[in-house]
Amino acid sequence: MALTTKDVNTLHSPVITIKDGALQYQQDAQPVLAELNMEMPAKSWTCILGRSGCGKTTLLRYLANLLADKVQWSGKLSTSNNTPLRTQVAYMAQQDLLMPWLNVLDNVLLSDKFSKKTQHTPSKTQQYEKALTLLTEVGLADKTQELPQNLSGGMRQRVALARTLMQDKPVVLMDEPFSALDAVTRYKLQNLAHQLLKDKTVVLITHDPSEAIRLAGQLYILQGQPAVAFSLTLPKAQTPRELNAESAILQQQIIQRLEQDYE
Ligand SMILES: Nc1ncnc2c1ncn2[C@@H]1O[C@H](COP(=O)(O)OP(=O)(O)OP(=O)(O)O)[C@@H](O)[C@H]1O
Repeated sequence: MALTTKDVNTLHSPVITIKDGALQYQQDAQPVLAELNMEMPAKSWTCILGRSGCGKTTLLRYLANLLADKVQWSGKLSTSNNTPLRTQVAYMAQQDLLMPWLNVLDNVLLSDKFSKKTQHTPSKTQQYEKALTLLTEVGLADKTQELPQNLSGGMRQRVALARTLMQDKPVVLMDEPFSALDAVTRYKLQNLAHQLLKDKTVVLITHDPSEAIRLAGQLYILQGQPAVAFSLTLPKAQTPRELNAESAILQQQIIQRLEQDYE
């Protein structure tokens, strides 16, 4: 029997809290991030904006435990389910990072090949069915045997989304996953990701204020040097929000705040 989206999203997603966080690369004289106080709610998207080079990817990579020996961190990073964050994250990058020699289905199955096997690890047949279900959900049921080079950018990011969901982690960290797509493809993929990741704690880095306003349950701007996090108040409407007059005002506020970093 094929697994449903509900089956693959059963893990309990945590609230992630940072208190007085500061981060510095080992070889640098100055910290990149300082006095960080952030709350990333469960079952919601936290969107992070900020000028190029302010430390967004650094923060995301630190949360994904990809910087362990390269940086010094001080402050508190905690999860509401008291499980180390590093064991709970899936990471989705700007580039799809698909293996060019593997077809779409095998690319999605690849994420499970490297994960630690436990007594709860699904059988090969179950994993195969799950991958097919996810590819159907992202609208690629007829592309399972294609190589990535034969897909459009939007299709490749949908494969990357299916691969991220395959990992079945409660926290999904996304670094500008939609930025290279045309406006309509981006809009559709935002909606799809919003629907499929609705039970996760999602952290999204974006350069696009309107994307953040559409998707965010919590919105931060990283600003200054070292960067601190400013929280902005969002419209009450449910996500994904339609862009309207209220969001246009917020968009203007975001741009004004971002401009301060270029002065
Ligand atoms: N491995 C590294 N070692 C030392 N410094 C680094 C390293 N990676 C990034 N930096 C520095 O840390 C700062 C923040 O970089 P980061 O990539 O996090 O910025 P960003 O906000 O994600 O930028 P962009 O929006 O352009 O992707 C920059 O000054 C960068 O040069």
